[in-house]
Amino acid sequence: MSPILTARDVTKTFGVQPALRGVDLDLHEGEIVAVRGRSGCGKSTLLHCLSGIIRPDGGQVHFRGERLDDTGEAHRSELRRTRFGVLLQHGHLVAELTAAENVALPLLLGGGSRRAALAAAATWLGRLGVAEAAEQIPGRLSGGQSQRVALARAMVTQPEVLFADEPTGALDSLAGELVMQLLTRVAREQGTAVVVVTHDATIAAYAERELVLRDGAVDPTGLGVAVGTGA
Ligand SMILES: Nc1ncnc2c1ncn2[C@@H]1O[C@H](COP(=O)(O)OP(=O)(O)OP(=O)(O)O)[C@@H](O)[C@H]1O
Repeated sequence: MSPILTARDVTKTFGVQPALRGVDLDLHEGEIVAVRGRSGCGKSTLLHCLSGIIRPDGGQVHFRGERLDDTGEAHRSELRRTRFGVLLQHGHLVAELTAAENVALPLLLGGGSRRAALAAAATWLGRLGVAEAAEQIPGRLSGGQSQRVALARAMVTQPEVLFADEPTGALDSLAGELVMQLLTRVAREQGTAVVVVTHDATIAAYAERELVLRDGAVDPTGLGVAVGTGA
């Protein structure tokens, strides 16, 4: 089976600082891949290049055979709205909207009716165990509830790929594991492929495969640290 998303020799430099140095990745349908490594090794930059948030300086990114890295921002943002889901560390819910309205938002932006969008939002909030939060504004939710609402919003369009950047980074370990269990369960149920950035090995263990970065390159040892000779 051919991969749905590929990165080939992707490079990105900010100023004089190389953030990515020739990264390759194949993501297959329904596969969950963790991108791990120390702070500053390029994990978020890779996620941004894969999801089309930024364009790499070199190399290529393809989604279902279509080249992403040289297409314009309008098309890339359309892809993110319709075929990708994005989940960030703090969820970034809209403070003035209820949880249900937050989850309905991607469907409303896509031209769906308010009634259908809110019905889908209620279904997703139920699936993620936060039905009771539907009418609350984000300020009234716990960190774990907020991330589950944000996950519902990322999944409501039934994306083909979910990009998650430190989705449990702001949570204590118990709440973080619950979010990760739910994320992997719904992704598998929907057949959604996932790229999850984390520095936490416990969270990475939920993935089927790990890509470890070190100084912007894939670390073939998978350790993410310089291995001395001991000499
Ligand atoms: N917009 C930017 N402008 C300048 N430098 C940047 C920018 N984004 C990232 N960098 C730099 O690129 C390198 C990789 O950053 P990146 O955020 O991808 O690492 P990371 O592994 O996700 O780190 P963390 O785990 O701390 O989030 C770092 O040196 C960072 O300072």
